[in-house]
Amino acid sequence: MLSARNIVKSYGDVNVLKGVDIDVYSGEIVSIRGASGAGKTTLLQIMGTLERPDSGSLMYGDHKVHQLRDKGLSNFRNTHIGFVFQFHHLLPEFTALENVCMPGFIAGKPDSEVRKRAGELLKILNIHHRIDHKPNAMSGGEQQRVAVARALINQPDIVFADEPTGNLDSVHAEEMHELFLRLRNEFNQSFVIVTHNHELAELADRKLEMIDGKIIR
Ligand SMILES: Nc1ncnc2c1ncn2[C@@H]1O[C@H](COP(=O)(O)OP(=O)(O)OP(=O)(O)O)[C@@H](O)[C@H]1O
Repeated sequence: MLSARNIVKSYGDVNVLKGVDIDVYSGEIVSIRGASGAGKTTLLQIMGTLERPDSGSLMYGDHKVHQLRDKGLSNFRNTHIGFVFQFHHLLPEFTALENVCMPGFIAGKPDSEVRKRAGELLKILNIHHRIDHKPNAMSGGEQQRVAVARALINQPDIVFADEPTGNLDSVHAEEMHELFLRLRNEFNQSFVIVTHNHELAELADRKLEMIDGKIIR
């Protein structure tokens, strides 16, 4: 599904990624652990096409994503990739439903189709009773589930999650773990998750560790 080869990235004279190879297969959860500054977020952002590598290749199936120009890249990102961050980044002035719909509208999908799928996702994620609530009227765990629904609206190939439970208490973090597993089991959804959370890292199908700009296992 995703194949990255020899990814190199520097910021100024800091060599953050020193030739990373990584593959992600359909329907698997991959976790990435490592010390602060090892380059995890940078790698996630490059795999998610939010950043460009200095060199190396990034393929999604047959798509040579590293060759796309800015417009093509943002179109690709919007339709193939989902993101969940530590802080949910929901838009405060919009309801849960509207937040979930947003990437679908941006992708130019028909309104009714997007709203229908958003409603279904909110049901699956057990948050349907909050459909008309704005983010500040929901708990942290609820907001993060809305953020997961938003990440899934365009049926992405892969969801990239950067410390998705970093801002949650242990009960809500546990709920989030179960949710990732359920989405993998029922919908064959692939996830790449950067996390310091031991339990979350352990439930992955493949557990990778980064040290100093390289994946060591
Ligand atoms: N936009 C940027 N400009 C300059 N330096 C950056 C930038 N982004 C990251 N870095 C540097 O790259 C290195 C790796 O950062 P990165 O965020 O990828 O690490 P990380 O493993 O995710 O760390 P953490 O666990 O603390 O989030 C750090 O030294 C960081 O300061």
